[in-house]
Amino acid sequence: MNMEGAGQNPSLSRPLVFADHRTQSTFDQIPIIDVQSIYSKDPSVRRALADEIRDACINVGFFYVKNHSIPPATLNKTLSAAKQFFSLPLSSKAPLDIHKSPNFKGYTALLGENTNPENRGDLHEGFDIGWEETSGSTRANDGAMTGQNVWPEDLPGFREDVLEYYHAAVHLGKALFPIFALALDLPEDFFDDKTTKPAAIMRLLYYPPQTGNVDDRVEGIGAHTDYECFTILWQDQIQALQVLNTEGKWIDAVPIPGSLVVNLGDQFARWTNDIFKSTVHRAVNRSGVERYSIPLFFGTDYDVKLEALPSCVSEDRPAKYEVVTAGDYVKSRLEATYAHSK
Ligand SMILES: O=C(O)CCC(=O)C(=O)O
Ligand SMILES: [Fe+2]
Repeated sequence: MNMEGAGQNPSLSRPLVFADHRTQSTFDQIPIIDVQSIYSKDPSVRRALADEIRDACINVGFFYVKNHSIPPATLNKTLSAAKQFFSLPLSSKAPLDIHKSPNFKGYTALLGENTNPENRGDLHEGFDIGWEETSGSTRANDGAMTGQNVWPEDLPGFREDVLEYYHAAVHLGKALFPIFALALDLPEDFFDDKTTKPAAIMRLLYYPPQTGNVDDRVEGIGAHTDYECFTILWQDQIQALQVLNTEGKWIDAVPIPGSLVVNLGDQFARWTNDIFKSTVHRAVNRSGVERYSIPLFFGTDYDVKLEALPSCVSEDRPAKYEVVTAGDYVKSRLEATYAHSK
């Protein structure tokens, strides 16, 4: 194999700088990947899965995962909790407003967020939480993102149900990190010391239907990229999510029962100097009925520096991004998203 361009990483067998050549192609479909083998003890099985994921990361930035092992009952409980929460009167939700939190936890009202600066606000309500043990302890020392979750007082069982899915999704995310490392031809444990205290933000999202005369600058969630390494998204069966391909065409991420969507975010784009794609997406709910989704954004620990991997940098392809810590980066992106409703 031609090792030229392998950068400063002598152990790299397939120089990732060359992988970029394949990204001239576009995509019309989002691949479906069976992730049952993430827990396999057989290295060749894990390598095969990593190769499939590598392809999706380089060419699409999105893939569905099936056989992800999160029990449907866990999901259903969280979905019911979300439905109950969003149907509360505004007077019960407003005290939890995200603007009152030092670290962007709590409730986002309709039009409270504006992910696409060209738009007038996003037509969804949201509820954001970060890491919390079921026993109640949270962490100190999360740098820019330090702070507590806030919970509604008048919904018994809500916190427990939401945390059950949160922990299940974090477990899946922890199992995916070694596969992403393999996909980058890194040792499988590369991210272990960078994900010691999961920096994972989960959101419950509610999208009312947009009917009648629709203002094109009000979308469920405007065109954006995600901020962390990757997102694990549960969506209900209502079509709304769309992904922008390299020809500028919106591709529907059609809901597939039992699957989750995984998409890469800007932290991975920074680690890989844009070889892994953080693909633009949006959600527009013109179905006539309500829609719910639950993204979990999984990044590295907030004190970790986001720095391009040597294998993704070469003389022809210098590092594109300045080095920042994950916490400062996520916080700055959240500040921009919520600035318009301050
Ligand atoms: O609701 C969805 O399908 C997408 C949500 C999303 O893109 C986000 O919250 O970043
Ligand atoms: Fe997103």
